[in-house]
This record gives sequence, C-alpha cells and structure tokens, in this order.
Amino acid sequence: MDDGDFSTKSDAFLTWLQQIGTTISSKIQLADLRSRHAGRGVLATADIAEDEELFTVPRSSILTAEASSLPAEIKEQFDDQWLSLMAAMIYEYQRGSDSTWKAYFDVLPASFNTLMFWSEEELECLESSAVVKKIGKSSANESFKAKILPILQQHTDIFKTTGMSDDQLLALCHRMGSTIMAYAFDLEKPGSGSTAPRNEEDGWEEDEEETELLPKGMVPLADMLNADADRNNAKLFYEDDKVVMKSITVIKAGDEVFNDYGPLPTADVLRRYGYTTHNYAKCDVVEISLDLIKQMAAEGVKLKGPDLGERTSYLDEHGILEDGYDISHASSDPESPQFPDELCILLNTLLLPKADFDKMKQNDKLQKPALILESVRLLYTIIVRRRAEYTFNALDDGFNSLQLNAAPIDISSASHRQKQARLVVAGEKKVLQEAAAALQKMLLGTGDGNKKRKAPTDTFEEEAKAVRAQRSNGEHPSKKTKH
Ligand SMILES: C[S@@+](CC[C@H](N)C(=O)[O-])C[C@H]1O[C@@H](n2cnc3c(N)ncnc32)[C@H](O)[C@@H]1O
Repeated sequence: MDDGDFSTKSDAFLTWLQQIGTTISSKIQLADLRSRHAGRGVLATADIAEDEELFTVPRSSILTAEASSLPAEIKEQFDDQWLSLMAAMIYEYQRGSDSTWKAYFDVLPASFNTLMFWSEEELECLESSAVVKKIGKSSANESFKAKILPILQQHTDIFKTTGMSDDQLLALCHRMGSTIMAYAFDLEKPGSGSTAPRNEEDGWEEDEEETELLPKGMVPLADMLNADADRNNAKLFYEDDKVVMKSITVIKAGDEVFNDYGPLPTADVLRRYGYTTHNYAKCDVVEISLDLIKQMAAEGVKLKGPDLGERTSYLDEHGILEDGYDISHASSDPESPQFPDELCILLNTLLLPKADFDKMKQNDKLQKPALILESVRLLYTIIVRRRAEYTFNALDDGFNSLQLNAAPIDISSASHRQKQARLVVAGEKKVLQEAAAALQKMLLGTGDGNKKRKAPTDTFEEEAKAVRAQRSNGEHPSKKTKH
C-alpha cells in the first residue's frame, strides 16, 4: 500500500469513527508505524496522566454476529462464537459500501504474517519449536470446509460470493479468522475491564474456559493499539452503552499507547499476531513431549511397556498426564514454576520402585512435586535430548550469549521471517540452558553433578551436540549419554 492510500484510509476511518459517535482525546493520534513493521498504532501527542480517558466507542458500532445485518436464519446455523463472527464479517465485508463497517474493513489487514501464512520452508526455520504443531492449518481448513463453505455456497446471493471458487472462499475464511485471532475482543459485561484482544488459546475453535461464554466482537479503534509484553499502559473498560479506553499509567508525549495481549511466549505472539519483540522472551517456554519423557524413561530407567502404561494411566486418571509439559524461565512466582508440578509428579512416579508405586496406587495417593534426585537426573537427560532437537551454529551462539531483552545481533541478511524464527529458537534454547543449569545445580548440591571445571552451560551444550551428532550418524544416542 502506498503512503497516500494508507493515510487516506486512516483519515476515512477517523471520519467514520466521528460519525458513529466515537470520542477521541486530543492527546492521542492514529499513527503510521510501518517503518517499525507495526502497521498502524496509537501515539500520545501530549503527556497523559494515569486513568485518563483516551477514547470511547459506542457499543452499537462494535462488529459482532448479533450487530451484523446477516439474516437471522443464517446466524442461527452457527453454534460457535468464532464461526458466527467469521460469517458475519464475511457478510459485512462482501457488502462493500453497503456495510456500516466499510471504512473499518479498509484499515483491517488483507494479509498476515502469522504462522498460518508461512511456507513450509519458512516454518522449518522454527526448528523443533512446539509452536509449529499448534498452527492448526489443516484443522482450520477442515472446519471451514465443513461448517462455513456450505453455507456461503448455499447463500451466494446473500454473501455475494457468486463465482468464487472453493479456494477463494477458503482464503476469505482465513482472512477473517486471522483478523479475529489478532483483533477481536471478548466483550465483557459492563463494569469490567479487559485487556483483549487475547481470546484464543490453541486453535481456531477452542476458547479459554473463562472467556467461552463472552461474545466476541471487533472494537474499532480499540484494536488499533499494538502491544509489547508488559509495556501496556492502557486498558479497555466496559460500560452499558460504550467501551472506554483509559490510560493505566502516565504516558509521555511521543510514547506509544499499548494494550496487553497477555503474557505470551514469543512463539505464540508470532503464531497469533505475526510479530516479535525481545520483550516477550521472559515468557518463553519449551514443550517437553510426553512421548520423549516416556522414551527416556524406557531407555534410562528401563521401565517396561506395561509398567510404564500402568503408571501413565494412573496419572491420567488423576489429571496429571498431558501431551506435553512447558518448562519456563526460573521465576519467583510459585504459580509459574520453572518445571511444572505435573511434570515433576510424573517423573517422580515413573521412578518409584514397583512396590512403592503399587502401595501409592492402593492408597489412591500422588507423589509430591518436589523432584527426587533420580528425577533430576532423568530430567537432565531429557533436556539434553530436547536441546539436541535444535541446531547448533554460530548464529545461535550469538543469540545465546545475549541477555534477555538485549538487541539482536546483526542478521540483516536474513529475511524478516527468518529473523523472527531465530528469535523464537534462540529464546527456547535459552530456556533449555537455564533448565539444564538449574538441574546441574541441584545435582551439584548432592555432590552428584558435573565434576568438570567447565561452565555448566558448556557441558550441557557439548552433551547435546554429541547426541545430535550421534543421531545424524545413525547411532542410538542413549548409548553415550553421560547422565
Ligand atoms: C490489534 S492489531 C493492532 C493494530 C495493527 N498494528 C494494525 O495496523 O492494524 C494487532 C496487530 O498489530 C501488530 N502489532 C501489535 N503489536 C505490535 C508490536 N509491538 N510490534 C509490531 N507489530 C505489532 C501485529 O501485526 C498484530 O497482529
């Protein structure tokens, strides 16, 4: 989009906002932040005090399934918040100038940088980050084909989709679905404050339990706010007939007004919103799959299949078993421990002598989450193996030596998406290194740890490198793993 077109659309959007009764403080402005890869955003043009009203938007102009003029008999065919909003958006978008929201659609994106739109080759740059499995492109396609396309095809006159191929309809679904994922709010009841847009957890159809019942809607202007981890300085409040964006801290003239998309790992910010900044690194996680844990328990502790199965079934009955466990950075918050309690309970249970496991089962008890020494050792070997699933190269070393929040090393020759992927991968390697260091410390405390004089991170990286080299030589890594 050339500059003229971009600013013409912004101006038309602002005029429309005025017409629908939006009030906007003279201390903010809608800005062109394309030079920062941030599209439009809102900037403070004067100092703003805490708790100042920045703008208000009438509830009647929020684009929801209910507010859309899509005929009721079609709305009724959708039993899901996401899909009904998608259908309403497709309908309103296709109406062009006949839609109340035309000027709004004109400032919403037509293309996205979210992972759904990355090529296979680009996704490979994310290496073994678990985020790749969370994109859900094929399940989204299936859902669109089964639940939306037939309705669009049946009512081509209403949706103005005559002559559009299945691929074009699917592309339209993806466009609206991706817009909802990155822009929609969970519309709370009057009297509450919300930090949306942050309404989706693991795919296109699933909602977080607490937001499941809240209607979803597109809130013009409120969704022009960008976010950057905990730099949020504004928040949306819900009143009876309007929503109000207010400052929640002092905002200096020239500063960007930020919303809060939630404490997301860099990988999820990229998956859902298509951007990265260094500030999400503190939320980075690495998923350790149950399959890897089971494999390592079978190899390292020689747990036989039936025994392993009995223990995992027992933990499943007690809600401890998951497909994967996220390890994070060390934190002083007991709510988000570096190694989740469920993972620790799983490991402790897998390592119990058979008689002790039988007794625990008889008493219908669970292990405590504090890692026993054998679990620390097993977890260390698992972390080594997980690290070996990522590459080792000079570029990583550059990233790895960085402090969180530091500026990236110069990789200006790489494409923007490659750089974004590197940031995700480097962040996840850092999580693994910290986890290894924490486990080594626990082992050292028992006199059982690394007795060499090298820095713990070096030995960890070397062990993982060796595992990766064995694997690429076709050898079985367990034969040479040290712990
Ligand atoms: C709710 S919209 C915010 C308005 C958006 N910038 C626009 O021009 O329409 C969310 C999208 O804004 C962009 N975004 C948000 N925060 C950003 C940031 N800190 N840096 C770069 N892009 C950001 C991403 O493209 C994201 O999907």
